[in-house]
Amino acid sequence: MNRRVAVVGHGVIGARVAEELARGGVDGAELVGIVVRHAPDTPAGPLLTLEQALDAADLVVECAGQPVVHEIVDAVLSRGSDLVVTSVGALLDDRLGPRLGSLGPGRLLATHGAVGGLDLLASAARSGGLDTVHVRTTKKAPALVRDWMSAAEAERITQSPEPVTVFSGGPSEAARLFPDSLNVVAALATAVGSTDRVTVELVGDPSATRTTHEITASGDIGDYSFVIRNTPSAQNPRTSAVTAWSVLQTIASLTGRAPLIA
Ligand SMILES: NC(=O)C1=CN([C@@H]2O[C@H](COP(=O)(O)OP(=O)(O)OC[C@H]3O[C@@H](n4cnc5c(N)ncnc54)[C@H](OP(=O)(O)O)[C@@H]3O)[C@@H](O)[C@H]2O)C=CC1
Ligand SMILES: O=C([O-])CC(=O)C(=O)O
Repeated sequence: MNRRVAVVGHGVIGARVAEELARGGVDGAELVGIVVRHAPDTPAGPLLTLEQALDAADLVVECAGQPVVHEIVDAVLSRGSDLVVTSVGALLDDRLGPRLGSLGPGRLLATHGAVGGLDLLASAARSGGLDTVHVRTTKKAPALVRDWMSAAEAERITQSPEPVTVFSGGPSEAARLFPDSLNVVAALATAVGSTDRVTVELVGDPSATRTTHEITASGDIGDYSFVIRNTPSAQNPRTSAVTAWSVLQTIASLTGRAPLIA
């Protein structure tokens, strides 16, 4: 099946996804246009309103942030189009999480994004055999400062010569407090089907040159450990450069020419 794809957002991830689709980089997927707030200088495809995108596309790809997921999810899925979300943290929000089972007829899919191993962890969780799942994310310290932090907290994060723990808690709070930095946690919690068993630690490291996601999980079925060291995007140090390619892989998995491993 050929997919007609509209991309929402034209930042670091959206622009790369749209450019690759426009050059035919994903077999069986064609870019019909992009939905933006502000017109970019060199858009990868025709600019569309969401309504126009829904007329033209059967697959919408969100690359614009958690608020946008809430804005578009009902319109896309009720039209029967599929929605791939990059801002996976939105799935843990009370506005969306409890409704996931009743949305449609379009399908909602979350990309694995900046991490991997979720297929195996989902399999282990399916067996009922995972007791604990932990993710420790380390990013360059200044990228973790947020507007809601006190000046003292911002200073603690940016001035420390050593790595500092910026957050420790559960996935829902992580996705709410760091909506553009901990979507991977929501993807992990969604894969294992639990927010209760997942714990999160976010670390700011002044000397980090890579973004590190250390995922460990354990139970009767086995012990698992994945260490992912991503190169941050040069344009947006909060985002790992591989994420756009993960979104493209997720799109590829929805085409008639899906990769043998997706
Ligand atoms: N799952 C994962 O592993 C990861 C997920 N993410 C998620 O992906 C999102 C995008 O990341 P990234 O590309 O690096 O971020 P950027 O800030 O580079 O780009 C975000 C883009 O979204 C646009 N946008 C915001 N609101 C709207 C709207 N209402 N309609 C259309 N466009 C809009 C912005 O436009 P404008 O220029 O007008 O502000 C901007 O161009 C992040 O916010 C995060 O939620 C990021 C990294 C990893
Ligand atoms: O890009 C990353 O490494 C992770 C990230 O920002 C997110 O999960 O939102």
